[in-house]
Amino acid sequence: MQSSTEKNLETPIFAPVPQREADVIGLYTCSEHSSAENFDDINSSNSVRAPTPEGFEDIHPQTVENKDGNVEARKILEIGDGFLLEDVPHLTDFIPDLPIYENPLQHNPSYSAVKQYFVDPDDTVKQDVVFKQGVSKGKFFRRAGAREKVYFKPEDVNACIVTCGGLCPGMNTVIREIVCGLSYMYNVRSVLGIEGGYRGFYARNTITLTSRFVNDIHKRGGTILAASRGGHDKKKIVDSIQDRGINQVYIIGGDGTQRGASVIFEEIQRRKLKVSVVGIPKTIDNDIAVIDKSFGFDSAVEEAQRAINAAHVESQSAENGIGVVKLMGRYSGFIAMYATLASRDVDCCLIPESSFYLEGPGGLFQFIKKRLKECNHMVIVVAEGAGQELMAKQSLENKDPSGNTQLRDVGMWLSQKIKDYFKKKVNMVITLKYIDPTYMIRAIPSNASDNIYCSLLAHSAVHGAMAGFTGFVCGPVNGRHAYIPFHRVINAQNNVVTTDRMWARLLSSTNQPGFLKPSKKEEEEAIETSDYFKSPNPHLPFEQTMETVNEIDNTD
Ligand SMILES: Nc1ncnc2c1ncn2[C@@H]1O[C@H](COP(=O)(O)OP(=O)(O)OP(=O)(O)O)[C@@H](O)[C@H]1O
Ligand SMILES: O=P(O)(O)OC[C@H]1O[C@](O)(CO)[C@@H](O)[C@@H]1O
Ligand SMILES: [Mg+2]
Repeated sequence: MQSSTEKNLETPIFAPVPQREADVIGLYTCSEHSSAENFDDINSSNSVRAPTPEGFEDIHPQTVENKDGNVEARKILEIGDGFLLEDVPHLTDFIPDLPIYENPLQHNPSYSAVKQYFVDPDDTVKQDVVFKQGVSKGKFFRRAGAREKVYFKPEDVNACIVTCGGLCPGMNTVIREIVCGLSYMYNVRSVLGIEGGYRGFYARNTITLTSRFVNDIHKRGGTILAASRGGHDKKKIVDSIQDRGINQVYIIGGDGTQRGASVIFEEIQRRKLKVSVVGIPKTIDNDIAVIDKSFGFDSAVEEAQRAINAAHVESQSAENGIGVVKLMGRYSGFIAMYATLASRDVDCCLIPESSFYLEGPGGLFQFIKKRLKECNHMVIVVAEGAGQELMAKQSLENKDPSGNTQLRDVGMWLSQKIKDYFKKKVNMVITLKYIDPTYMIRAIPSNASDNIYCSLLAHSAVHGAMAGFTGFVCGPVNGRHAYIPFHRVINAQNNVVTTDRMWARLLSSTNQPGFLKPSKKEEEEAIETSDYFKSPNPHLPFEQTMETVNEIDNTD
């Protein structure tokens, strides 16, 4: 029997009144890597008008098979004047007659006083806030936040949380805030922790997460649930979700994890299960596309200052002292760039996006020699993915269990090369200290601002799942939290744009050269030996990473 607050969609309780006229212009069915820059890309013949409880007139998503054989669904709507809403899936897309309920937050003393606490169903977040006169189009995402109506009764929710990939400051805070958000805001009592990443769904027992159990965990680094790489088995994972009666899945992880989450979502949709799948983007490298930045990044940049300071002290206290600090950043040098800019003690910053060379005019060795003559000491920050093409004598074949290329240790290699050069070629005494704080940085708890950010992320995730959205990641876009479809974050990567203002600021702060012309010999060696730079991220085609690079201009 239906409760007094329980209604069926057949009895509409939402006035289907978009305040703006929302024209459905069709479904985006292009190939995996294309983008709906203009309306010609969009197949308008498939449009179906149907009112939804979420404000906009909607279309039912059409599934398309991408070249990996995975099925993807995309919903794109014109919301007037050439603006596109890149919408996220909803449970009602594949289970039409779901009951809806009043949001219990209406009666929550902390929240009910807030004027307009519930997000207007028409609210969207614009991807590009810089307005260029005469250009009147843009992409929007659904604004995150609590909705007036929800698709789960609190007592029916059986949520789970899993953490995958490498560690990152703030993972425990996100876990804590999902558990507490579900409990305090929605009176949800059943939250399971899946231990050890994706394989934990089928290879480990679950642990019960209560607000009391997670109360202090944000003060600890790492993840109380443990994480892992590899082990993604779609069938086993979705079987486990189904067998355990889980109906909300919160997946905390990086680009690989979100690819895995997207596959899980597609399978859940195929089986027509009432299960919301929500991704919470995590990566210390800050390489997730679309969102402003990933949690843990600020904490990492702050902690990196300690290593840079130590390198500075060591280098200042020796004759021709050189401090080399390696920081994380597999394909994206954001930590190195921001840590360098914050410190002001760094003389040279090397990142994967900007190739460099060692010998010859304009090379790194010449710059070091000059700087030592001028100042008697220097600090070099190198991101772990920098210079890989110089080191590789054959293609990089070692992979981790997730299929990520295992990088060579550029810090050790570079330090040795510098020592050899000054000893054998210049006969100059130098004192070089190499500091690798990478795992020490990754293991710290998140700082205050990351803690707040993690809380907002977790609450956005909880509100989205309760409102019946699924197949999305949440994150800030221009400072406003939004729901972003999986395909936007798994087919692109956030990289440092070396033609952007922020990198120019870095060059101006360090005074390092642009290392633009490799010597003939090294150029030949690099071409001969490197598959790496054909595509910096083997999960993405080269053109895709370059497209991403050209798209992003967010470093004001
Ligand atoms: N294309 C994919 N399809 C399904 N599962 C995937 C895919 N790529 C990665 N995964 C799974 O996602 C999990 C995490 O992936 P990965 O090790 O690449 O870390 P990540 O999420 O990218 O995090 P980070 O790189 O920030 O440490 C692993 O369990 C892996 O098996
Ligand atoms: O050694 P692990 O745990 O496999 O992870 C290392 C990788 O994880 C990251 O921290 C995040 O992707 C990278 O910067 C780094 O290359
Ligand atoms: Mg990754």
